Amino acid sequence: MIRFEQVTKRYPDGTTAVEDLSFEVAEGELVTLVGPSGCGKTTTMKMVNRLIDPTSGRILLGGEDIAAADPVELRRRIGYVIQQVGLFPHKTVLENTATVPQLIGTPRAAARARAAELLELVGLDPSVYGGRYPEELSGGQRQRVGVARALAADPPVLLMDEPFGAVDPVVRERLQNEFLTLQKTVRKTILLVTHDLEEAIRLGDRIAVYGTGTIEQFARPAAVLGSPATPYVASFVGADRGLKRLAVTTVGAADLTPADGTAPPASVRLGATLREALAALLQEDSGRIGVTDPDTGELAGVLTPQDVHRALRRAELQEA
Ligand SMILES: Nc1ncnc2c1ncn2[C@@H]1O[C@H](COP(=O)(O)OP(=O)(O)OP(=O)(O)O)[C@@H](O)[C@H]1O
Repeated sequence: MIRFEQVTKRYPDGTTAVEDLSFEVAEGELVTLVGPSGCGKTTTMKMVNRLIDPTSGRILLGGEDIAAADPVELRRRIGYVIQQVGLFPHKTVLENTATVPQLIGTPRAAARARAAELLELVGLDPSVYGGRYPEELSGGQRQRVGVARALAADPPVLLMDEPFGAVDPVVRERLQNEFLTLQKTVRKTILLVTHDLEEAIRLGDRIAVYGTGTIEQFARPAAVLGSPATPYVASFVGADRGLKRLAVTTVGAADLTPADGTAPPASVRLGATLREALAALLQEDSGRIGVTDPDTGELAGVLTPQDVHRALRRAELQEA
């Protein structure tokens, strides 16, 4: 869906922001770009909606070279969410969300109805928040309006630059989870820039780990954590990468110990992450928790610390 072919960007002062970048984002995939400040993430993203043009190489969107596209028309197909959100201060939440549909000629009533639907979708009741102005919202609520507004024109592609950067860690994690649920419904093709590895791991179907101006590894989160491609990636993901793997490994039926009749009081569902399972286990004096099948609601088995250990090992072998 988005394809970079040997893209280099050199700024007029001679700074090479990215060099010989080639990668592809599949339709409906969420790729996170992660790396230290100044490594070229934002430059990469802004080349997709032509806020910046590459010095050489080309970028294809749905097979079409974007260099030949009209930038204004191109940006209609690409939603853009930035950290500062950039809501219009003198417009209400509903008006902010309806801006793009109205710009592209959707009749006012239909645009507002669509905006209300989207606010609902991002967890803001339009009857409560629709009439407010941005300054009357919390940071997290503003962030949600930014996401709703970017989705309003139903663009197939979303670019998100540190979209959850401006809120505290607790709100941030909640927004990330909500966003993942939302993405399951809307299935946009997304490039998301972050400097936060945890966020990249939690959100990305695949992660591009940036060195300086180049991608050092482009792979699924578990593979980046399990088999870092270079010493640089290994040091970037850190010595605690084993712990981080807990967040990307899920509890499968094969990991469980058969239940012996008595259901432990605490439980998680099949498909929960090992991190969630471990958190539940640590709360539980008996050293075991139940695991339920989310489809039937029935107990599928129990999980012990040994099972968690085995599940981690299994995941490691699968990635190797
Ligand atoms: N307009 C510009 N002119 C010259 N150099 C620039 C320009 N914009 C960015 N750069 C440089 O290009 C490099 C990449 O910048 P970019 O903004 O893409 O990095 P980033 O990874 O997004 O960083 P951050 O996480 O700090 O936003 C940096 O060295 C930056 O100083």
